[in-house]
Amino acid sequence: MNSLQINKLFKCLIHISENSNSKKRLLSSTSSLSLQPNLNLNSSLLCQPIFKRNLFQIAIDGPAASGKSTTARLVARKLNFEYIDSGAMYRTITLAALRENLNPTSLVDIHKIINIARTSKIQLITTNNGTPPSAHTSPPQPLVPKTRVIFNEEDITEEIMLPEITRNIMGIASNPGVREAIVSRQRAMAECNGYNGYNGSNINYDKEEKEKNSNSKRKQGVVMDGRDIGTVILPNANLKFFIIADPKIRAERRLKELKRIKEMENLEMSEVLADLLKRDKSDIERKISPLKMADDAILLDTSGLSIEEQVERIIKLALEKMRKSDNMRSDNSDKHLEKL
Ligand SMILES: Nc1ncnc2c1ncn2[C@@H]1O[C@H](COP(=O)(O)OP(=O)(O)OP(=O)(O)O)[C@@H](O)[C@H]1O
Ligand SMILES: Nc1ccn([C@H]2C[C@H](O)[C@@H](COP(=O)(O)O)O2)c(=O)n1
Repeated sequence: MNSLQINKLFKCLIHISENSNSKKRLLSSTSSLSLQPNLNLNSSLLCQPIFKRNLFQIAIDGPAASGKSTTARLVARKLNFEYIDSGAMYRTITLAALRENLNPTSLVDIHKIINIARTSKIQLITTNNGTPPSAHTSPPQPLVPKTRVIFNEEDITEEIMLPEITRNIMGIASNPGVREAIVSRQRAMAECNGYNGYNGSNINYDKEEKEKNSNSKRKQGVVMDGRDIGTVILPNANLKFFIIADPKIRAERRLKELKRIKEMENLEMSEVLADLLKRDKSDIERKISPLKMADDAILLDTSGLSIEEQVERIIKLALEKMRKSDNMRSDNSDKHLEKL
């Protein structure tokens, strides 16, 4: 699929969305869940029932570099919600596989990779003190909260963003066994205040689970971004968004971001665009949990928006929905708004 075809696909998505009278916005009416017979949906095993509660869930999906994680982090900070970066988990498994020289196309190796996905300890820690976004526009953009990724006690935040990981992620993220393991963990996180301690026994992380769920740290909702959040991970999310942007604009934004890394100063726009299109194609065409807009998602094209504008649109809708929602009393929703 080339840039023009991808553009056409997104234009088609926008067209359908704009012409839809119902709140159900897009694409196939088949639930992705029914297409995933191998997925183990029993996440209740992973989150201890006493910690479970009805968090307000916001699902954000879309293609690479469309602005999902920037938006999700800022929305989560403003609403004082938990933020879960689902892509970071696939990146972590990819890094672990590369380090151990495991090849996802080998039957023996893929079992080892699935075992890593099931049993390793992955912690996503999002702090409010953020970094500036790549876009140096006027007026200045808000600082974006950063997520540190800890894999078996090692901080791998920077390493998982290297191009080598991005290049190798497709073979891992399209494997049904890996997805089954990650899907269960991500569902548990969304139900359990971001707690992600499952290592096959649930015993080792009790202390962290209790800590995360202590009254002072309780969050009332969760924002999760990825490719299959609205369709597979959180099919009943209170709000779903599908964020897109023109491929060339996405590539320009990503280029600015990558050029900040010393070794990538000479990176070319054409290289970044080609990489994005390749990833889009693989994410859209893979059989299991493909990138697809949920029927009840709201389409948001960020091509002409500032970061603040896209965040505000989501916050506005979230507050409206929260006011109506049984999950939360209306006076609570405003209380949790923090200054961007
Ligand atoms: N409205 C915007 N205007 C300018 N730059 C933006 C806008 N939204 C996001 N960006 C920038 O675009 C880049 C990509 O955004 P982000 O990382 O949020 O995308 P993403 O969809 O999460 O990507 P991926 O799926 O690859 O992780 C970042 O550098 C971000 O600062
Ligand atoms: N829910 C998800 C999230 C991510 N992936 C895969 C596909 C992406 O190309 C890759 C990296 O994600 P990013 O960090 O760029 O958001 O991980 C997925 O399959 N499902």
